Amino acid sequence: MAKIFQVSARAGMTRVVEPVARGLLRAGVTPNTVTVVGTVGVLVGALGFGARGHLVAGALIVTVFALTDLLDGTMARMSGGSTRFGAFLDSSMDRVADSAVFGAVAYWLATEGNHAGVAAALLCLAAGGLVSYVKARAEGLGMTCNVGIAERTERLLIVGVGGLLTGLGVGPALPVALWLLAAVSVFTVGQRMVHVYRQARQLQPDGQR
Ligand SMILES: CCCCCCCC/C=C\CCCCCCCC(=O)OC[C@H](COP(=O)(O)O[C@@H]1[C@H](O)[C@H](OP(=O)(O)O)[C@@H](O)[C@H](O)[C@H]1O)OC(=O)CCCCCCC/C=C\CCCCCCCC
Ligand SMILES: Nc1ccn([C@@H]2O[C@H](COP(=O)(O)O)[C@@H](O)[C@H]2O)c(=O)n1
Ligand SMILES: [Mg+2]
Ligand SMILES: [Mg+2]
Repeated sequence: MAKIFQVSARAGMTRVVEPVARGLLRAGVTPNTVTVVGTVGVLVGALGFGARGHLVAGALIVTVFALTDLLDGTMARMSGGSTRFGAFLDSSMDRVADSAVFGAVAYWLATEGNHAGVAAALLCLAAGGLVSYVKARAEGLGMTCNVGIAERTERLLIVGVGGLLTGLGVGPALPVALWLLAAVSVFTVGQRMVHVYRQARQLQPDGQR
């Protein structure tokens, strides 16, 4: 389900992303520059605006710069191929950006005295990091791990909608979104562990389980 959403959302964005990617390449901008600038933009939106309670501005700025994550890979492919360092940089910067988003939300909820909300945000931070780590470790061991109901896009969308609604006056939306996200993130960690366990069993010779 999550995959179907991602694939169709991505296909819908292609018409916008490809001309922008072509223009940036023509202007001499590299994919790695887009990766870094996109991350800096998310940091500004999350830490500069979200953490200070400007939730609508924060969510909108984070959304714009998070979407540049679709641009860098497209540019890399258009300019004759992705690079190993580019793939490493892209994934690493995703973790920086995600940490800033959930750190900012936790900080703001702390200033509001919403301790339960802080706990939910920290759970999202830890579980979201684990979701990505499990995949990276599996891939490092030669397996695949492209499964799970709450991959990065879904996680950002859930916190984004929650942040936007709370910023627009629906007070409990963000804490509710965070508890929901914490639950689906923990579930996703489980899905990925099971997926890797099954692959590892198939790859391992009998008697070495
Ligand atoms: C303002 C909020 C209201 C909501 C409005 C939503 C508007 C958004 C408009 C449209 C949504 C379009 C969705 C785009 C769909 C993109 C689909 C896609 O293919 O995504 C994947 C892509 C690239 O991923 P990568 O392969 O480069 O990254 C991998 C990923 O990081 C893996 O992580 P894992 O899933 O395992 O955890 C890694 O494992 C892997 O290594 C790595 O390669 O894209 C993205 O990730 C782009 C996501 C863009 C989604 C933007 C939505 C942002 C919405 C709200 C954010 C607001 C945050 C709010 C902050 C609040 C502050 C107070
Ligand atoms: N600076 C970059 C960024 C990405 N890549 C390659 O693109 C893949 C990710 O594509 P997205 O469209 O999802 O961003 C990534 O795995 C790399 O192969 C790159 O080469 N340089
Ligand atoms: Mg990218
Ligand atoms: Mg990225």
